[in-house]
Amino acid sequence: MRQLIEAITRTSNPSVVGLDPKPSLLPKILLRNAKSPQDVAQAYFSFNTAIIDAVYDIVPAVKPQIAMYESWGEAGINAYTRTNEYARSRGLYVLGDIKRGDIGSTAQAYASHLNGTPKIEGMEPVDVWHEDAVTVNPYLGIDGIEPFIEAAQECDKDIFVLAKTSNPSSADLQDLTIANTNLTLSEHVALLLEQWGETTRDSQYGYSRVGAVVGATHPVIGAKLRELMPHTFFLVPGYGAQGGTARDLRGLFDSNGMGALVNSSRGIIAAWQKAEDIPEFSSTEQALDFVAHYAREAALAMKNDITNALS
Ligand SMILES: O=c1ccn([C@@H]2O[C@H](COP(=O)(O)O)[C@@H](O)[C@H]2O)c(=O)[nH]1
Repeated sequence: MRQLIEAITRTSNPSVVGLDPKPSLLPKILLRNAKSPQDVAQAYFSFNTAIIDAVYDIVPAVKPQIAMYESWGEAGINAYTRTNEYARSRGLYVLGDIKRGDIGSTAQAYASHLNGTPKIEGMEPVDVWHEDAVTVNPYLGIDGIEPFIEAAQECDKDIFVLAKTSNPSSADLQDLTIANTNLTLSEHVALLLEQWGETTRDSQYGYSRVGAVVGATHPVIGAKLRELMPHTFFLVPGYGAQGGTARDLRGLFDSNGMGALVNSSRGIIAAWQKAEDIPEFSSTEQALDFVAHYAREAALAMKNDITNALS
């Protein structure tokens, strides 16, 4: 997590902007002439680059949600990888929200998100995804995770494993108590994550390469998980649009105010829709400037909100 921790320290900001474009979040003018997935993908890319340009100096990271891009097939995936590449070129840590998980041999293929295209004779692996970290689903156990840990270790990258997700029905499975223990499933996952990450701990910061996804919407559970996972960095979705507040975040950070990265997607990229006066845009440039302005304002407000809650 060294790269991420240093980016957070540089910006004094433990928050990440989620790049989750959808047609309803874009100014209509950007999709006015869209007739194909390629047109939409190009609009997404323009939207994302405007947001990245507006926030790259005040946030450490972006988190593109691959589902939003996959909905548009090949063109959408292309917009995803171009977005990642562009964000990195602006110095941002790119956390790909891909939530993969499968049997070991397939997980190894998914791990190419981190360590590049599979090795074949005469060809060097190519980093086609441009991600510094990805999210992973632990449901299949360690053999579904190990390829990601190995790839992360090989390439100085990280993973974030789902522990307690932010959605209301996360309780259906994650809050169940495991027979003959007094642990819930998310607590059991927490202990596994500490164990799985142990050999990858950073000597300076103490955090491993195996992070946990812990929703801001469950502050009491989140604080318990923080205690169970002293060496595990948290990715915290659920702030803003899902109802999580800065006060809910306190127990998710460590005693130094580190250890967590708080995500907001709609709260930042769609902040423009909450403006008092939304003009009739006469050009895409004007619309993108408007989006960018409100995204920066929202990102700064989020930073202040979290900083105040932690101080
Ligand atoms: O538990 C989880 C895991 C992932 N997410 C993702 O984070 C963003 C949240 O978007 P908002 O607009 O800020 O609500 C989105 O990409 C989710 O897929 C999550 O919300 N909860």
